[in-house]
Amino acid sequence: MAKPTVVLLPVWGDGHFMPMIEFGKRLVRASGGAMSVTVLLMPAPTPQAGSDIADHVRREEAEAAAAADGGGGISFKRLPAVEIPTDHTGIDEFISRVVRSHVPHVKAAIEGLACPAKALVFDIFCTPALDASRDLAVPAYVYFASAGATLALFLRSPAIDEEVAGEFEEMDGMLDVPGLLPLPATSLPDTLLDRKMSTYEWFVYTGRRYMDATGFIVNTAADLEPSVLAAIADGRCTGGIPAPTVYPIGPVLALPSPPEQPHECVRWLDSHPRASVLLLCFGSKGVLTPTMVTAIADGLERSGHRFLWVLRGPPVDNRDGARHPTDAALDEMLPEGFLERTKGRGLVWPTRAPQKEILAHAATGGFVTHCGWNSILESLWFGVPMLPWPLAAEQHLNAFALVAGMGVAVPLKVHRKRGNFVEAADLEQAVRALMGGGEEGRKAREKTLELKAVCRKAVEEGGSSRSAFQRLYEEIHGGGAELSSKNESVKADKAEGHVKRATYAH
Ligand SMILES: COc1cc(-c2[o+]c3cc(O)cc([O-])c3cc2O[C@@H]2O[C@H](CO)[C@H](O)[C@H](O)[C@H]2O)cc(OC)c1O
Ligand SMILES: O=c1ccn([C@@H]2O[C@H](COP(=O)(O)OP(=O)(O)O)[C@@H](O)[C@H]2O)c(=O)[nH]1
Repeated sequence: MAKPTVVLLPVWGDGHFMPMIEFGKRLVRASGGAMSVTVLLMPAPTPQAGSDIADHVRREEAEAAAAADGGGGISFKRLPAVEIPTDHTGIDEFISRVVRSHVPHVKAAIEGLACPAKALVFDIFCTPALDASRDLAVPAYVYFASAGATLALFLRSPAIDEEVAGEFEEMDGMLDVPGLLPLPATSLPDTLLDRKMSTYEWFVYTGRRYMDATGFIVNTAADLEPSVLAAIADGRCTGGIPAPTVYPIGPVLALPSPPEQPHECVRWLDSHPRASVLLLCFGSKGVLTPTMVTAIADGLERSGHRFLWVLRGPPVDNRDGARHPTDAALDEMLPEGFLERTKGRGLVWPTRAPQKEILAHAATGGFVTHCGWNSILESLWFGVPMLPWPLAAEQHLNAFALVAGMGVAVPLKVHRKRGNFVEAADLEQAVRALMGGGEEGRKAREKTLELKAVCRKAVEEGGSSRSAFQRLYEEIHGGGAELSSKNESVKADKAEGHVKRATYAH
């Protein structure tokens, strides 16, 4: 009989696709080849996203083909194209509409598999795929590539929606998300800031539908976010109703061995003292406005510190609501004379850089990050304290957790109402605080080293993430997973109709 398979449904985007593939590879390894992984590929919506995914898939297929067992572990199945929405209000609505159109294809693909599907694991945007899992009676897990804090907010959002009248930004006081410090509305994801937008409805709908999942596989570690994970487990984020089990299995980081010939950025770092260089990198979609670029250049120049700045050019393809950067024309983007004046102590890199290798380098001593969760985990993994400059999505919430919760970052004043602008003087001051040897930077560095140890311990033999992964694997492999609808009666009894049936137009 064909070996059973776990079906993955990732979305495109670096911070989403690769962590999920990495998780799939771990499942295959854990099963010793007794289980396979089938990745369902939704066609990417833009040529750039398409070519990124095609590159990843080619690499994985080549690796699988070269494997000793002939590569039966991980395979990719392409789903048919669907109509791409052009009238969406942003990336979250765009993705959820695309996924909704794919539900019949997901169902048909699972039904057409030559081997039994043990579980369906889907991205945070793929909630509509819960319908396919229910119809086919296959347990469904959410692969949550962001922080436990964001998961708590999703789960709490249906109740907050009822508790707070008017826009969150206009309310007095803070929001209560159990397990987190009182949360200012200014730290909420963009999606929640305008109730009139359909993306707001999407967020609350998602939070509600998550209760129908079998479990959450979260790229975090139990000791990295202990209080929020405990609050979810105790049902405190869901009004006393038990939430699906959380499996904190992280940090899941793809850490390939460094290339034989080090990247130019890494070679440049070789010539600088230990912990002296500040990295600035804004993720795979980080695009800065011309005024931001000028402010950064001024702030860095005035700070006098060493820096490696990954600066990308304006996007060309915006069809999916995300902003995919291009290679930067540095002479056109930077203030005149900046490169000459900072020569020797600064490098501006105009295209994608090997962020993990840079963070791993001893010369890197600080990181101005857009607060994508993968970047945060990578920074902690290599023990590099941060300056948070959130730009979109849930990044403001991550920034809040970094500064107020974990203490691994020095705050940076980001003007959210001015398009996340930072004044040059504020950047200069924050860079000095982080890199200049003062008390604030020292504390953040010390705390970062503590959490570096926590991250590494979690994934060691016997560590909490290893154990969580093992429990998850046994549940999936042993067939002990509850179907998503199995909890329904308990939830309905407890909620006495409080949990509304989820309906959402997209
Ligand atoms: C897949 O492509 C994109 C995803 C996001 C995005 O949007 C988003 C919106 C929310 O209301 C809540 C979220 O949690 C959320 C998350 C999210 O993806 C996260 O992206 C972060 C960086 O942007 C980081 O990588 C996290 O790890 C992801 O989980 C947004 C986006 O463009 C702005 C995308 O293209
Ligand atoms: O120039 C770059 C920009 C990004 N990344 C990697 O892309 C991922 C970005 O994920 P994150 O969640 O931080 O943010 P997103 O790109 O999804 O906004 C991380 O693994 C980074 O190391 C990289 O290697 N080089």
